[in-house]
Amino acid sequence: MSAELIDGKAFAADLRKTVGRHAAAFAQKAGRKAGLAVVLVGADAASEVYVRSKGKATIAANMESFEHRLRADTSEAELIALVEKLNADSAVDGILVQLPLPGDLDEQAVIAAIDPGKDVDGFHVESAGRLMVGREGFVPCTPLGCIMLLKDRHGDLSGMEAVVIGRSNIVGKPMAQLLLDANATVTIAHSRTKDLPGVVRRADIVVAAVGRAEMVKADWLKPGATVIDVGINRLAPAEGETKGRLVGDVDFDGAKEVAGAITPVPGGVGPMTIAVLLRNTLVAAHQHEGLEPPEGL
Ligand SMILES: Nc1nc2c(c(=O)[nH]1)N[C@@H](CN(C=O)c1ccc(C(=O)N[C@@H](CCC(=O)O)C(=O)O)cc1)CN2
Ligand SMILES: [Mg+2]
Repeated sequence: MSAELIDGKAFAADLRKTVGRHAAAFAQKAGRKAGLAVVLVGADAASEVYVRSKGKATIAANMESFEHRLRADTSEAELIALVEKLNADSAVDGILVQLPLPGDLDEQAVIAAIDPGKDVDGFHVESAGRLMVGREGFVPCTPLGCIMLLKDRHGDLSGMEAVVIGRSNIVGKPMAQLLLDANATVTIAHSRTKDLPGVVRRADIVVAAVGRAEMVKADWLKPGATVIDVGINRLAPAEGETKGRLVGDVDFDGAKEVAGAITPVPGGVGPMTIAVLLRNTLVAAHQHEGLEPPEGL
């Protein structure tokens, strides 16, 4: 292996500790803990795991966790009514509706009901617009976690060639904007991109967020490139396994021989998502109390 491993799990653990310290100080000053409400609709197994992890991490970081579990057949009106109740609750600083939503529930309509001042996932159109025009607002947790890892490794990203593979509203588009804000030269590639390997080969920074297991191959990479793998894909179980292996969107075994640095899956980007969520929640809490958020958070 020639690539350095980017240890997102360790970075996330440090960030969570830092948030926890600042959250304790916040509770002292404000006379209450910062609060995060998480709404889970239905019983998707992966979502259950993430929601449980978020609750535990919130409590461990000296904040209050409010979990709301709704039946899979909950109507959009019922779900929006709950969001509105949480908007009005002064103990709640951040609101998160776990995605994907089951059935025909309209994710955009539900997210639009969240008070942008409590939109700690950064999924509201107002948050997306603020990011786009360079105004303060909440940035989606996964791409913000990725840019933290990149800045930690490179310091200045100015003038670097970055290719983001994937154009989702949650990862690809905000990721590209954050790289642009850091003065990288950014290309967004996607399923219709012609000569994707050729495009990726130009990149000093590759962010893979397509949701296709091990799609990005070693010979697509410029030697020494930094590879951020956002994918979390469960392979079919091999013989003798009960659960398939978890892999990213990058063929890790090949890529690690060519890349300069790479995030593993698991233990790379994934843990950053929850750490940044706590960070965003604490920032929201400071804003709600008219306090300046801690520097450097
Ligand atoms: N409302 C939201 N919904 C979803 C988000 C989100 O940010 N907000 N992101 C994903 C799921 N997600 C958090 O919700 C999430 C995904 C993965 C991880 C993580 O730490 N993964 C581990 C591996 C976990 C495993 O073993 O299965 C890793 O990569 O190391 C955390 C959070 C979709 N929905
Ligand atoms: Mg759906």
